[in-house]
Amino acid sequence: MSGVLQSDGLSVRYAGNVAVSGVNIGVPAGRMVGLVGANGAGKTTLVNALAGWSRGRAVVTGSVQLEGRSIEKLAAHERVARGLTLVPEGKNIFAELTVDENLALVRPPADTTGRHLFTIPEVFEFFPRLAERRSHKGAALSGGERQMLAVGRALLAGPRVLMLDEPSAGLAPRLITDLLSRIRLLVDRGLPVLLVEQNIKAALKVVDHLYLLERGKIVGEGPADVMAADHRIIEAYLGTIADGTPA
Ligand SMILES: Nc1ncnc2c1ncn2[C@@H]1O[C@H](COP(=O)(O)OP(=O)(O)OP(=O)(O)O)[C@@H](O)[C@H]1O
Repeated sequence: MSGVLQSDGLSVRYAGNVAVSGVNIGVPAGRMVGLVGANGAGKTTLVNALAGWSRGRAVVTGSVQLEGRSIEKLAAHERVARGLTLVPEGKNIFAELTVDENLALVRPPADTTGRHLFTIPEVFEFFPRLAERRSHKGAALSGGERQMLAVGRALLAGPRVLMLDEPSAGLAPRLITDLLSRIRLLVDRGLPVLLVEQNIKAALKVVDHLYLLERGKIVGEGPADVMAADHRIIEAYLGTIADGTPA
């Protein structure tokens, strides 16, 4: 599958251990793509490699293309400037600053050609809850509100592709559905999204296409409805879902 964001043979090694191996994934224009897998499968390592980040001494090989241009040699901040934005697991907000201040600190990109620059009122339109909390400090926000703020900050950077690493982590099931459906609205407005999720049931409700990662390798992929019927997904993940209730 080719796309706005594309990896080819992407591998990541830590001191000889292969965490991600020969991964080819694509995020097409206007689509939401899910990347799912068990704990330790390599999901975070993979999106970090796409974003140009690494934890520890990672050796990254393979190619990454954004809108047809190779970006694998670019530093993380240069990839952000090109429009590849990652909201990492554990969020990316300033705890001591208010919602307004967190949003005001984001600098718009220098190169704005062909990209939609979200405004702060638009962020509040997508996440009305944030508007109600605009004078609250990051530290005083709930997990879901912090996640919305992290996504809001990412939107202000004018992403061409948005990557989200487990945005539902720590959220109650109702909040997960709410957050993911709001992110789906962004996709429907034209922003391609790569969503990393452990909660496969929630991911399947919003994504168009799903990749299954096991031990660093893509072992299955397909349209969401096809993958929902895949025996590996059903047996490993949908028998009981992440919130502990039967599927
Ligand atoms: N800095 C590091 N040094 C060495 N090994 C690492 C490092 N970071 C991750 N790994 C290893 O790489 C593998 C993939 O880890 P990763 O965090 O990418 O998995 P994940 O699918 O995101 O897991 P989770 O869902 O638990 O966050 C694991 O075996 C992990 O122990």
